[in-house]
Amino acid sequence: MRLKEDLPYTADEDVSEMEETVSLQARYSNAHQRKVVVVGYALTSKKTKSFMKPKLEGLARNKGILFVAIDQNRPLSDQGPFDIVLHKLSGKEWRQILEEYRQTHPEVTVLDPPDAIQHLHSRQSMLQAVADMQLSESYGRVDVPKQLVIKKDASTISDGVVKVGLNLPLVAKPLVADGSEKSHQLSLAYDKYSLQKLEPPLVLQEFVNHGGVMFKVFIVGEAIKVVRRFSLPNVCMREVLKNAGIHRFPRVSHAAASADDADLDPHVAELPPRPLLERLAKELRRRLGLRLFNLDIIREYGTRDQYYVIDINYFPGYGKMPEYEHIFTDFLLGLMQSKYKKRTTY
Ligand SMILES: Nc1ncnc2c1ncn2[C@@H]1O[C@H](COP(=O)(O)OP(=O)(O)OP(=O)(O)O)[C@@H](O)[C@H]1O
Ligand SMILES: O=P(O)(O)O[C@H]1[C@H](OP(=O)(O)O)[C@@H](OP(=O)(O)O)[C@@H](O)[C@@H](O)[C@@H]1OP(=O)(O)O
Ligand SMILES: [Mg+2]
Ligand SMILES: [Mg+2]
Repeated sequence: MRLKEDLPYTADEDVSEMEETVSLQARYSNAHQRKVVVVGYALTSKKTKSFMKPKLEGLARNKGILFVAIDQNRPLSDQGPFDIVLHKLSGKEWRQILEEYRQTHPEVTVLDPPDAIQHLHSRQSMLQAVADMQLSESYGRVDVPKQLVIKKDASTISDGVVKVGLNLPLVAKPLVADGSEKSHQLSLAYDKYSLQKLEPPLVLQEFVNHGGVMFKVFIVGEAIKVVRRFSLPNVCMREVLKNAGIHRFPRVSHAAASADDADLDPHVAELPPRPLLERLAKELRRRLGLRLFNLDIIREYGTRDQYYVIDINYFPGYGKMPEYEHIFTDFLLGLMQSKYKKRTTY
């Protein structure tokens, strides 16, 4: 497919960025006889709405990238040809289709491999990579909260909690984290007798006080963007003793809960050190085999450098990430460039 010159996108704010990328694109285009990068996407309608915004498509077009919706009712091989396939759909059938496509079309970059994504669909395996990691501690310690997985029998939960030595309160999270409404339904458990009311399969995680603010670290290939979001407030011992039962809580740290401009205690607001996030992101990219994800990280209240990763999401809400259009399009061009470089070095 050839680059169409007749589809200009003219937002003023993008002019300097465009100049910069034009040279990148010119080099790439010369090498490829001005070939357009065709990106097929298979996303849920919710994700398409939040991600495929006109500004993204317009900027992409000016950089020589064309987004094409994949028709799930037709064989993938009959569509395209694609240079890159972007996807976030669940289900075994879709995974199989993609796996087969990856094998028969090794020249296409599939973002990301279905097996690697599957790893994040269980809250049991999701944080394993962080737990296994031996990051140097020069910029802070990164751990995961102590947790217990309950697969079936709710009546055994309180014994399990005592045995493992989990401290109350506990955050109860559905084991499956597949992006469904249900997978985001969390609750706080204040006493061990009520734990039997929970519905397995689930993960029980120690609640870590963090001053009511968490950090969302968005990763797009090698690019990192971190934002502050409001989160659950600290829970003191007195409250634990005073409260009882299981309390469902709503989605506290969604995009509208931005704390970037809030007037906060500087000890709570301070972002995790950049070198720490860079090392963490690099190591997770390698261990998870993923390029598109975000992680939720909190700093234990009262400490300067004790961090906990509490959640990792595949293809998160990039549509609300500042400058995502630029970051994402540069990432896609970078992918094509490195692919081209690899081919020419043989
Ligand atoms: N171990 C913990 N200690 C303290 N607060 C926690 C803990 N785990 C979760 N939270 C709080 O609960 C919120 C939701 O938890 P989590 O991020 O695991 O859920 P999720 O549904 O997977 O979220 P997302 O929408 O990011 O996918 C967090 O943003 C944080 O405010
Ligand atoms: O709407 P938000 O900004 O909260 O984005 C959320 C995104 O919704 P979107 O699909 O509308 O983008 C969710 O997608 P599904 O898993 O439900 O498919 C999920 O990825 C959350 O982790 C995102 O929260 P984030 O971690 O990025 O803040
Ligand atoms: Mg989260
Ligand atoms: Mg999550």
